[in-house]
Amino acid sequence: MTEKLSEETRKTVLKPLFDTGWAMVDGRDAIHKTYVFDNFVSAFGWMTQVAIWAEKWDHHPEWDNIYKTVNVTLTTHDVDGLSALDAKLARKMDGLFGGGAA
Ligand SMILES: C[C@H](O)[C@H](O)[C@H]1CNC2=NC(N)=NC(=O)C2=N1
Repeated sequence: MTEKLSEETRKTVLKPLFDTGWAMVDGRDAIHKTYVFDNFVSAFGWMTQVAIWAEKWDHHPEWDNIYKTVNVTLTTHDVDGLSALDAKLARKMDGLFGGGAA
């Protein structure tokens, strides 16, 4: 059963993500990051890769894409807040991001 991250766990799990550009969303127990790619095809290709992992892990992002920019928000709807799955997917997203214009 997925659980909300405890205050203690957040200190270790979220810190590395904040170091790579993730930030808490005002008013939500969620994290957000904007990825900027070299072009639309790179952005969409990255989204496609992420989508496969999201489906495999049954954990899906809230995201939008405008041309070469992808805005991502992660939270776990089932627990109405951040869980380990959000950190896991965020790490995967960062790992798949080869570095664009961002
Ligand atoms: C039925 C399905 O397993 C659930 O709705 C999954 C799907 N993907 C999900 N994604 C996210 N971000 N949070 C969830 O709670 C969630 N739940």
